[in-house]
Parts: sequence; structure tokens; C-alpha cells
Amino acid sequence: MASSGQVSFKLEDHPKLPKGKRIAVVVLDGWGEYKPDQYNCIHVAQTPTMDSLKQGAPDRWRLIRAHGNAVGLPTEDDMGNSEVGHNALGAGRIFAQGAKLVDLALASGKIYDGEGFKYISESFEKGTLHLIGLLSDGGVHSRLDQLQLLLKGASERGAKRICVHVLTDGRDVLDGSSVGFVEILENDLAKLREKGVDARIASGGGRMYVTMDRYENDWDVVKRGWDAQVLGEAPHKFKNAIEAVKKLRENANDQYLPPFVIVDDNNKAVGPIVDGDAVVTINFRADRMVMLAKALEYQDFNKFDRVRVPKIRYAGMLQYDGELKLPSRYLVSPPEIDRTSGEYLVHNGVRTFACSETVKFGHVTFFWNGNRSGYFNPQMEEYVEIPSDVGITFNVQPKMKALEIGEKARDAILSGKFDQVRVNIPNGDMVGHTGDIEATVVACKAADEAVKMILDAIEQVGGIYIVTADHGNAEDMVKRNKSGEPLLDKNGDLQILTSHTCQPVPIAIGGPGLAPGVRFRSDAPNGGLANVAATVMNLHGFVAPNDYETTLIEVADN
Ligand SMILES: O=C(O)[C@@H](CO)OP(=O)(O)O
Ligand SMILES: [Mn+2]
Ligand SMILES: [Mn+2]
Repeated sequence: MASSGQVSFKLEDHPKLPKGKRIAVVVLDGWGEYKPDQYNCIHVAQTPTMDSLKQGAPDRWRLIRAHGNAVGLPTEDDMGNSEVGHNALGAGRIFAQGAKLVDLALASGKIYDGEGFKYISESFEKGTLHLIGLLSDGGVHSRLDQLQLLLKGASERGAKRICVHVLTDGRDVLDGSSVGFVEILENDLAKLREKGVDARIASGGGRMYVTMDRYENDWDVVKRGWDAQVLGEAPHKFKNAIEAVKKLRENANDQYLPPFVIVDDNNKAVGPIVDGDAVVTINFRADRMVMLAKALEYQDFNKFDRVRVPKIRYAGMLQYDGELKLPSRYLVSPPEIDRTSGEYLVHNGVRTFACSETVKFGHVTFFWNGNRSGYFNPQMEEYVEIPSDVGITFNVQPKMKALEIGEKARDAILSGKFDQVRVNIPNGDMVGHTGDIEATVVACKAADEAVKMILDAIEQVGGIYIVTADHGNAEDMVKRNKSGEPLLDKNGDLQILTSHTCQPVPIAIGGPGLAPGVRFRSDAPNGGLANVAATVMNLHGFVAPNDYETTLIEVADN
């Protein structure tokens, strides 16, 4: 990869569009377009602002692709997600994403030739290999089939003792599916045991309550995981993981199962992590692994009392943070997302403000900038994080911090200190993931109100807005058959969809600063999230670099 030092970041002037406009870039998280029925919370909610933008179709409102190949995922059946969505939005190009890179490395066997695998395999003779990560086939953070291949590959290459620390999902897959995934894994581990590998599940817990916090919202989540995985301590002890998940599901859903450890006949945890062991965090996606990676890797660490810090060989499935080089060892090289639009714009005098609340803060900063933490140029940028509510599920507070984000964005626009004001409004996604339809309707309304605050500010300063989303979620809250009818489970209950979707997302442009004649091109019907960066660069008065995906707009002559 060309290092930033060798690249020219100078952008050419746009032949027709002026510089110096104040531009709001609004990303509604989890806001897709789907047929209007009672399970489409965006349709049910009062969303006058987003509805009015739609009136601008086709010149100033359209749909773009936000899933599958359009965002670098392995197949067209892969729903979009925040990481790949914001990567595409910020980088303006489509990179083969972690899911795909891991698939390729496993298929070719190259994963086993890399430095990362060699490093951990030095522990195989005497130590245990611990695999920690999300157990589902959701394909957002991890995939079961990748875990299965890694188990096979590692055992064939000398791992004699393997402990899997599972995090149950219910967010990228149906709630309740955890039991089936644990059964499949147990079956695989039993086969490994027949071959003489001591392989077992050692601990578990629900992803939102154990380990997979992000952006340092709540370190207790990571601590609960640490206690179970590393120390072998948890409030719930079971002999068998299937039994554990079934029992704990009586009082919690998959996302929030409390931590448990598997114990032997003497009530002793079977798989704490000890000196000499190897650890792999099997998620390919970064955000929800960074905190654990810090706890496993950093010598100086004060976020919680680790009690015991084993001397281990640790590798991530990928490197999760390119700036922090965290973790330093990894099995598969991450996508090299270089020359992002944020970096270009800062080099071309565009002063940027970015804001969200904690749970999505890294989306408009870290993911937007190609999985890179920190500023490109602190003199030109300001990133503001509004603390998220902690310790609740977001259906309890569906308005979240939408209005606070709207206010911060408004103030940044009015201040005149920034050329680009970029926000992520989380409600549709975060509340959509709870599966609570009523709360998601409230969430969508709040998101719409936040958009209005921002558009009003843009109106006041004669600026431009561009409003879009990173993937679908709130527009469809039920699982459906091929013809789109809701599916019922065996008890006759609706199957609630907590996950993202494969629906397209809207994009709208407007504002008093938008030059007359600017409209969406009609010759880019397959446009996706990766086309947005060039579009934004145009609105700032620049032509995007040649290798960026093409712009979505054109300037008609009159
Ligand atoms: O919460 C998350 O981690 C994912 C779903 O797994 O959602 P998003 O991609 O919108 O962040
Ligand atoms: Mn998202
Ligand atoms: Mn989401």
C-alpha cells in the first residue's frame, strides 16, 4: 500500500460546483426502504421530514444499495452492517471486507501459513487454544462455518486442547437460535474428541451483556467476559453448554444471556485461560472486539481489575484497529482501506465535525476513516461523542440521544467553524435490534426530528444536506417468506426480525446551497453506499479521485 506520505491528496476543482458550502452529511443507522405495512416501523412512525425528502424523487431522492457485493460482502444474501456500510461511505470504494478475506484465507489454507497462526501454534504443544467470539451464521461479526474450519485446521495442525468461549447472538439472527448453534458446535467438538483432541465449550454469555461492548460504552460488559473466559468465574455454572443456554434463556434472550462457565465433576471451570495458552478472537469485525483485544494485549490497562493476566499468545482473526495496530498479531490481514474521503477533504481545506452518541460514535469516525482511530488533522477536525445510556436495552429509551445529536450538529453548522458536519443517528438500528416494534416506531420518529433540526440549520446558513443510511433494519421487523408474507413460528407467533436487512436505503440531497441543476444521474441505477463519497466531494466543490466509485450526481445546464 502506498503510504500516506507518497500520495498526493490534492483534489481537482469541480468544473461546475462551488467550494465553501456548509454541508450536513446525515447517516440514519438502520433505515432502509421497504413496502409500507404494519411491520415497517418507518412507515408506521410519523416521519414528516424524511417523507418530504422523498418528494424530491427522482432528481433529489433515490435508493442505493447497502448490502452484499455493493459493500464488499461475500454474497448477495449478506445483509449490510455498520462496519461495511460506513467503510464504503467514507472510503468511496468497495473493499473485500473481513468476512470475505477470512473466507478466502481459509479456503486457500493461507491462514495457516501466516505469521499470526505460526505465532499461536507455538503454544499448541503445551497449552490450550482458546477461541472467543460470536456464535452464529449472521456474517456481521463472525460466521459459524469459519469457526468450524478453524477448529478443524488448528486441530490438524497440532492443537491438542481447544476451548471455545461462545457469545450467543440473537441480534444478527433470530432470537432463540443460540441453542441450535451451540448444538452444532457441540457436535463438531465431540467429533474432534473422537479424534483425540480435547475440545470443548468452556464459557459463554450473550453478546450484549458479555464481552461485545464497543467504543468503551460499558467496560463491565468486557469484565464479565474476562471473568468467565480468563478467570473461569461466573455466576452460573453448568456441566454442559446446551443445558446452560436452554436454562438461561428462561430469563433472558440470546443477546443478553448472563455469563456462564462450564465446570467438571468437581465444580471446577474446565477452561480458564492460563500462562502458556493461545487465544484467538474469532470475530472479523472490529468494533466489538477492540475492548477485549486491549484487555488481552495491553500491559498497562486500568479499565477494570483483570485480577490475573496470563502470559498468552494472542491473535485476532483480523487486526481490528489499523492506527493502534491492535492486536499486533492476527490471522488474516484486514482490508487496506486507504485514502478515505475524510483524509482527502482535510488535505483540501475542508474542516470537519463528526458526532454521534457512544454506541455509534466510532461509526462516523473510526469506520468512516477506514477502521482508523484518531484525527487526520486535529486542527481541521472535531469529533464529539455524546454519552449513550448505559445498562439498558434501547427499547426503554427509544429516543436515545437523537435530539442531543441534532443540537450538536445544529450548533456546529451555525458556528461557521466547519465545512462538513457529519452525524450518525442511531435510533432505527439500535431500537430495531431489540425487536420491540412499538419502541422502534418511537425511535424512528425521534430520528426524523433530529434530521429536521439539522436541515433547519442548513436552511439558515444557505448550506447543503445529504441524508442517507448505512443499511436497513427498522423498515422490516418480521421474518418473511419469499413472497414477503410474515412467517409464524410453531406456536403461531410472529417471528420477530431483530437483524439488519438486505433492503436498499434512501439518499436525498438538497438545501439552499445546492446549485441549480444538481440532480441524481439516471445512468447509475446500481449505485450503492460507495458512490456517496464522490458525491460529497462534488458538493464540496471537488472532483473525486479516479479510482473512487463514480458520483451519483450531475449538473444539468439549466
Ligand atoms: O450492533 C451491532 O454490532 C451490529 C449488529 O450486529 O449492528 P451495526 O452494524 O448497525 O452496528
Ligand atoms: Mn448500522
Ligand atoms: Mn445494527
